[in-house]
Amino acid sequence: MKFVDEADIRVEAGDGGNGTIGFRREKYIPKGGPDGGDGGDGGSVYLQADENLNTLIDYRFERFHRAERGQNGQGSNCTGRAGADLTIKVPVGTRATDSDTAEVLGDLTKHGQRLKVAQGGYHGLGNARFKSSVNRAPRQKTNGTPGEIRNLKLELMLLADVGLLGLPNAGKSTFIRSVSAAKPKVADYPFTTLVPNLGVVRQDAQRSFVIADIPGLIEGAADGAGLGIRFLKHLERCRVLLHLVDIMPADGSDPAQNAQTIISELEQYNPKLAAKPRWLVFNKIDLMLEEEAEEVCQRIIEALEWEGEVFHISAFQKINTDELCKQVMNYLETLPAEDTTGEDAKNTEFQWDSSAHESVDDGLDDDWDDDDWDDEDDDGVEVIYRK
Ligand SMILES: Nc1nc2c(ncn2[C@@H]2O[C@H](COP(=O)(O)OP(=O)(O)OP(=O)(O)O)[C@@H](O)[C@H]2O)c(=O)[nH]1
Ligand SMILES: [Mg+2]
Repeated sequence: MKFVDEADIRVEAGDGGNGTIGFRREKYIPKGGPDGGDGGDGGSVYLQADENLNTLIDYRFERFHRAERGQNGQGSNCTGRAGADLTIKVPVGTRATDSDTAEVLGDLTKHGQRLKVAQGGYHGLGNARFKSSVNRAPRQKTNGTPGEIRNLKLELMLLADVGLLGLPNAGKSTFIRSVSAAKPKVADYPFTTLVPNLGVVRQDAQRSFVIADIPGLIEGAADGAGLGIRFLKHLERCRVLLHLVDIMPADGSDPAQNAQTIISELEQYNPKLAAKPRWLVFNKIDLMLEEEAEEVCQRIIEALEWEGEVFHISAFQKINTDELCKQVMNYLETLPAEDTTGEDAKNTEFQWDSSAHESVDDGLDDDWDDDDWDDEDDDGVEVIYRK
């Protein structure tokens, strides 16, 4: 089974251009000084979130991405041109992980957000930099440092506000379909044939939220049973989870036990996910008399020692489904806006081998400005990647 929301790519930043050795040669100027220019910095590789994309499928076929190398320096103190950066566009919600170290480099959660994933190499120094009172004709130069190379795993997390959880047959798909056919308009959004569906529940012109319907979980899901954890990760960004419990399972199993199974799987998979706001939604209340249903639900609540929100619905007959959506909308509006300026939005820090530069620091002229090394101006970045 393939999922289009994962892709492995390799990114290669450009190497820094080498410094060069040169001497000024002009008529009437004998013994002109050293004038070998520095190389240019190599281009870096960036990921950039783009709301016009919604899958990573292109990157399954286009795996290698390389930024430009910095040009070598030239005589007459000419500095080599810096290599152009490479910007790779990915759908909003993509997470980038270094496949070799399993380090999460960052999440791209907002349109336009950029993340540096491979640092371009620094430029080498020309021989003009090595001029000193004791060595007026230096024959030293340094080469540019190599650009960083990384193997990346890109994963697309669905950005849904609400995630549906439950055993198979709990009625999750029925629920998302029912709220789509009901008054609050839902635009069905098939992610792919095999991965979860997203539905937009529209309360009115300005107010809507997105629900993710994922395949049911079964016991052992956290260890990979059934469709396993591949789908659970889609719930990581949800702001509230609706746990649907079938109060009258056709297989005669105990609904309280079933509900407990889901909660245990959630805790095993990721305690952070288990700690998310979660509402208990008893489904299929149409199958029982009201008092009977109330009794079953009460028993489940006690068995789980549940103290959170509780709803009774029939997804099939659309009983209380509108009310549930209304409550979800109200709840989401009480939550603070998502923080997109936090850690995630920043560039990743890189381990950088600067030994090549340190070794030449001593011989530098006074007018050499050390800060030039860190001069990273992202504003003028040239986008050379096209989808
Ligand atoms: N009577 C009744 N049947 C329901 C209700 N909700 C769902 N069902 C039935 O339960 C069965 C399973 O519903 P689905 O919506 O496919 O369940 P699901 O949770 O999406 O299941 P998976 O996708 O396998 O995880 C279907 O036969 C539905 O018709 C309900 O409120 N009342
Ligand atoms: Mg389903």
